[in-house]
Amino acid sequence: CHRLSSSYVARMRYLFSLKEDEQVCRDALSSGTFYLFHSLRPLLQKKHSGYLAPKSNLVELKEMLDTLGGKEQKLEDSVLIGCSENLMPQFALDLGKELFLVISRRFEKPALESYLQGTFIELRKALFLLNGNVAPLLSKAQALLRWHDNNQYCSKTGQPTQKNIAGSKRICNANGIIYYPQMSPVVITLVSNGDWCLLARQETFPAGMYSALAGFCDIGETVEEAIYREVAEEVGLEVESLMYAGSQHWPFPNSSLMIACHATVRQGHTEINVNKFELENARWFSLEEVKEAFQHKRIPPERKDGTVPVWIPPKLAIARQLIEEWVQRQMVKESCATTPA
Ligand SMILES: NC(=O)C1=CN([C@@H]2O[C@H](COP(=O)(O)OP(=O)(O)OC[C@H]3O[C@@H](n4cnc5c(N)ncnc54)[C@H](OP(=O)(O)O)[C@@H]3O)[C@@H](O)[C@H]2O)C=CC1
Ligand SMILES: [Mg+2]
Repeated sequence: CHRLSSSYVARMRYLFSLKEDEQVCRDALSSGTFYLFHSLRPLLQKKHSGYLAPKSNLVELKEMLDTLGGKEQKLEDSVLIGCSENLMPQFALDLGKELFLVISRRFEKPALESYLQGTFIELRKALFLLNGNVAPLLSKAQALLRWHDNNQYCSKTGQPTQKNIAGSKRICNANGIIYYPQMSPVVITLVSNGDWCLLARQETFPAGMYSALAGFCDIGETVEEAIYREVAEEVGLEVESLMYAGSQHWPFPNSSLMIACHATVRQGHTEINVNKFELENARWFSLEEVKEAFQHKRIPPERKDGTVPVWIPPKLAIARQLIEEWVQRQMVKESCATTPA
């Protein structure tokens, strides 16, 4: 076959074959690497340079199953999550599923952690401890493992579903319906009006945290329609223009696809009317206030009057990207305004 134009294309073609050809994927299990989870918590190891997510191979997993009394065919509970630059297939395996626990109490978290010399940590915490590109891979792995765990039965026939080797789908044994892992599309919008941007908070947010407006798309809705609706619903404003800014897989509480946009509203109609069923508060923030909010990392200490200073979600969240882009734009505007002609 002709040389594929790039190694990226070769990687994507190999990933495709892993998902579509059961034998190719079965063979890949013996050459691939495995990220381990326990009840959806990824395994992390603390090294002098910080935390890392260790990778196991099939031989090590088989040794572990022998030692702890698990059964080898459970390795087929693994799901394909990617393929490294050097074409190494990457899998994820949850050892905390009740199937393992029934086989051997030695698959309980503490026993496994001492055997594997690591700790199974809540994903939200783990993402703060890790850097680089392993965080999105672990988010994707957890989302896929959760999806399989929640879709053991066909929602039409009630019969058990079977995953394919790669875990890219589940099939109903009774009537052949194919289920594919789902993400819920969520629009996240930073509304700005000249020198002001609109930030909001829900009661459930940590004290002091403000973010951009977000909302799940309703079925059949376009991204644009969801943004118009969510902004009208949450703060009573009418969006006039939109600009796509990026997207992000967000695994909390389930798998969401965040679609981020900047928006402006109809001039002269900027009076916010907060929908108290959805939000605790929403208001316009000046550049100075946003820059001040950026100074705080996590929840800042309470002031004497009991209020908590405003802070913005960390870099992990695409809301931060939107707000930083707005700040950048404002600062360029300011520097142009002060630069003599
Ligand atoms: N990464 C980031 O930067 C940010 C991510 N987010 C995420 O975006 C998501 C949406 O934000 P949020 O403001 O809560 O959303 P919404 O404004 O849509 O309000 C949440 C409501 O949406 C409904 N809902 C819940 N799950 C779904 C679903 N899967 N499909 C359709 N509707 C659903 C529920 O309504 P009902 O009660 O009627 O069922 C829920 O009360 C959240 O999961 C949040 O974690 C939010 C802000 C920043
Ligand atoms: Mg919302």
